[in-house]
Amino acid sequence: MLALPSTRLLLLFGESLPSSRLPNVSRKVWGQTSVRFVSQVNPDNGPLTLSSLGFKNDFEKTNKIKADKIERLDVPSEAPKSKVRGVGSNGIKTVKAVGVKKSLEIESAPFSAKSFSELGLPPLLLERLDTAGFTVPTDVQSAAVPTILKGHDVVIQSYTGSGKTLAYLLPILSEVGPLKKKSANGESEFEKKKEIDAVIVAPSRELGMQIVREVEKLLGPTDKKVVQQLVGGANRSRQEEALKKNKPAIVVGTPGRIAEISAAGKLHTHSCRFLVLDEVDELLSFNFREDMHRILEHVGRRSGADPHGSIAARRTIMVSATVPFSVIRAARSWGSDPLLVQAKKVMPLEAVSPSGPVNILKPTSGSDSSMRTQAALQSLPPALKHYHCVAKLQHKVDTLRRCVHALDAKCVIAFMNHTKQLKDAVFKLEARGMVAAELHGDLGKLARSTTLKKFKNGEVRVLVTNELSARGLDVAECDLVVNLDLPTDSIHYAHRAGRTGRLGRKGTVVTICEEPELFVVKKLQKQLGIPIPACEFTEGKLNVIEED
Ligand SMILES: Nc1ncnc2c1ncn2[C@@H]1O[C@H](COP(=O)(O)OP(=O)(O)OP(=O)(O)O)[C@@H](O)[C@H]1O
Repeated sequence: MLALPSTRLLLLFGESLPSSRLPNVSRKVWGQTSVRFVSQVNPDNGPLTLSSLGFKNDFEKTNKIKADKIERLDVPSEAPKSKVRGVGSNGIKTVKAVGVKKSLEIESAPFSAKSFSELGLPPLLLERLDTAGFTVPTDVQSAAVPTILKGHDVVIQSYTGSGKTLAYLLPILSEVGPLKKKSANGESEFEKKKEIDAVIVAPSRELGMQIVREVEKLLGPTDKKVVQQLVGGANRSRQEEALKKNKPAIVVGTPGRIAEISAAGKLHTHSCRFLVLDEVDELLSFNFREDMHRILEHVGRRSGADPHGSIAARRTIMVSATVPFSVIRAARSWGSDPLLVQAKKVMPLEAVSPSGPVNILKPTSGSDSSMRTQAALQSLPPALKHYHCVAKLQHKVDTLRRCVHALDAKCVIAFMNHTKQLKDAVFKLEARGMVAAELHGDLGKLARSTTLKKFKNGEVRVLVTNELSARGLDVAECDLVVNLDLPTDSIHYAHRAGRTGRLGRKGTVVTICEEPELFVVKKLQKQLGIPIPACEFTEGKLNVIEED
């Protein structure tokens, strides 16, 4: 039996911050602060160019990478060092790779590839990547694709919007479906069979459907049916009929629906070769426990490559921007000697100590909450700008409106903690002439997808939503994220913030809080290793406040 690790639903700050539990924060703090306007944020987001995406002009040579393979394991390449200093961090520590049990076959991983053709992908897939407009792999794709193609189980961790979806889809499509590598006799052997070859699990319908669209983009219109979505909220019998009729090689779905159809004997995944757990730390939560148990027990149980019928031949790929130690523990039991893949880094999971999966950590007591906190480091795109603004509860929505104007933001996601408040916020924004819409799990599937479509095509300027949209949602144009309520911890902050500034674009995150909540912002700064300076919106501009 596989043991699921304990849930990660512990709250760091408490959900509702009752006043009796708040520390004695002086009401005069604001008055005592000497306010000086030191800078104004330029709302110009600029064109999206390769260099703005962070792709270097000069790529390192692959043979050089061979030489410094192990040294790279402790290079905190993406840490925004100046920012860490800016908030008085205790400094950057490195954790050396230890206890490497087996030799790693990762010597040839091109960590900064110039093109997808360097990654060992089949010609047809390369053509489709080109047609879909993908020309240069991101760092995490350069590291993950060759590692998975070599047969390793992996945990992929890299900041939000860095292209983790393609990082696992490309190796799968190299071996599964119509774009896969030709066999030794030069023939492409793709033929429809009863069994599923790859199962991709995501915690929300929106994310599941987004992954399906990414696969379809590469498959092209004629082969679309090679992938099928099995998300909750949609008609189950129609999904079962489609499974029977289309015999897809890849299914993407939410845990509940996949487990349900599998339990009904209508999903044949015993010889499945890939199991992907996207947003794996979320999938570990208590809500998904039973469904995940079934999936892990059944998917890839009778893989053709393994005569003993064990799960060893199933490649397990676990993905998230935030990887707390609970995921490392789970990955060790779910996978077979998995590797941790980050942008420019591949290391054995054994090298990850309970003090955290990334190697820029401060030494800590090792408590569960501190491990979870550390998981949020390196989860944010370095180019994101973070601010906080103090406002009374009744003025928060108006502050949001002024913030949107000040930054001239075109595509805004505003997060609140309670579903019931969303409608009221939308009403207030619309009353002041700002087009807004609510998005939450209580809406039907159709309403959810219509709202998302309107937001993506610019008909809706402000999407007011809850935690449902915090993970995975990919709207390239989103230039501003606003926290109307504080997130429950730094991991939730990271995922919310990551909805903007995707793939190297500019993005701003503004947290609007009440004065007694300021200590939470301070904690977030410390835990995330980023400055979150105070700001005000006056005269139609964002003015940063420098505190003495
Ligand atoms: N090599 C590439 N070139 C251009 N665009 C890319 C490339 N790889 C991915 N993208 C695009 O970048 C966007 C972000 O990718 P993706 O959603 O996979 O990020 P992510 O790391 O999974 O983010 P999150 O952690 O928030 O889920 C997507 O729109 C995707 O199509």
